[in-house]
Amino acid sequence: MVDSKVLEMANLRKIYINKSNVDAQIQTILDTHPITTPDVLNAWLLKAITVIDLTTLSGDDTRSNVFRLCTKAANPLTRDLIKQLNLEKPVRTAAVCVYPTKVKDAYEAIKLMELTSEINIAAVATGFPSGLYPIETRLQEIKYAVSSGATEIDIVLDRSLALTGQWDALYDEVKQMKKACGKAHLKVILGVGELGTYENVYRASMISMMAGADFIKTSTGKEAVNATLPIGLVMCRAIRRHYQNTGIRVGLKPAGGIKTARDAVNWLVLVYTELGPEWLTPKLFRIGASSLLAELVNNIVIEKKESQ
Ligand SMILES: O=C[C@H](O)COP(=O)(O)O
Repeated sequence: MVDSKVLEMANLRKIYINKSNVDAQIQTILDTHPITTPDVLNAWLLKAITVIDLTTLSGDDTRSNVFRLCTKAANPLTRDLIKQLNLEKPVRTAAVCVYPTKVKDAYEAIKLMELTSEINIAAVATGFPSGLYPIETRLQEIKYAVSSGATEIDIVLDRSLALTGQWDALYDEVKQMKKACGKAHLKVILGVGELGTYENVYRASMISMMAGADFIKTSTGKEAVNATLPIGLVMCRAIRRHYQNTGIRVGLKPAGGIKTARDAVNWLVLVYTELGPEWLTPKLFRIGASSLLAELVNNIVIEKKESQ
């Protein structure tokens, strides 16, 4: 019997993507959902807040700033704003995202607030951000982060394997990483800014999903080029193709350089248009960002009620 993975790999080597065509489609997609009223804008902004992986990945991260991050993730809106918006249930970010050695701090902070069932803890792992470390230590990192309390692992692909066409080796590595995650969800960071071509982005997306990724993520936030909408479109098409092939829905996580309310809404519109409303939940869509949250909150519009 012919192995379907072998066939898919062979097809992937042959694909061609018309870059100018992809770039040109973005504006058309964004035009499909204009923001017409403050209520519509608020709905997009609140949705964006609930899908954030609130991130701190700095060399000077400490226990106290991880605690502050978790507090922000749990209560991003002021009491006043919650009242004015008439919200029935609390709004929280989907997860916090930290380095492996900071997972324990995040876990303690979230446990203290009794929110372990509401806020996920993601850890970047596997030699973040380059991925250029021995596979043994990369697997150990995953296990360490999971045993410290991480519920999601954001691994980085070894881009050198992609750039030299070693797709089978890349597949094998991701498979091993998936296994090391155990019950934790696996997010695969492609490092799109270092993959060279749209074709490589598509191939890396497909191979990561075939190897068991629960999410594919654009970037580490440390590359020169991070999350761009045309690359996002290529990844959405790969996710759609994988769903058609297998019936499995894989999530998308743009990350890196997403800083404005406009950026966030554009990503939501892209995913809504390309993958459908069922993808716009924290289960299937996240935005990885360190400085976006305050922008989203500040852009929520409160309309003044006319006095009777
Ligand atoms: O995974 C998340 C990214 O590292 C965050 O990037 P950012 O600091 O540009 O928002």
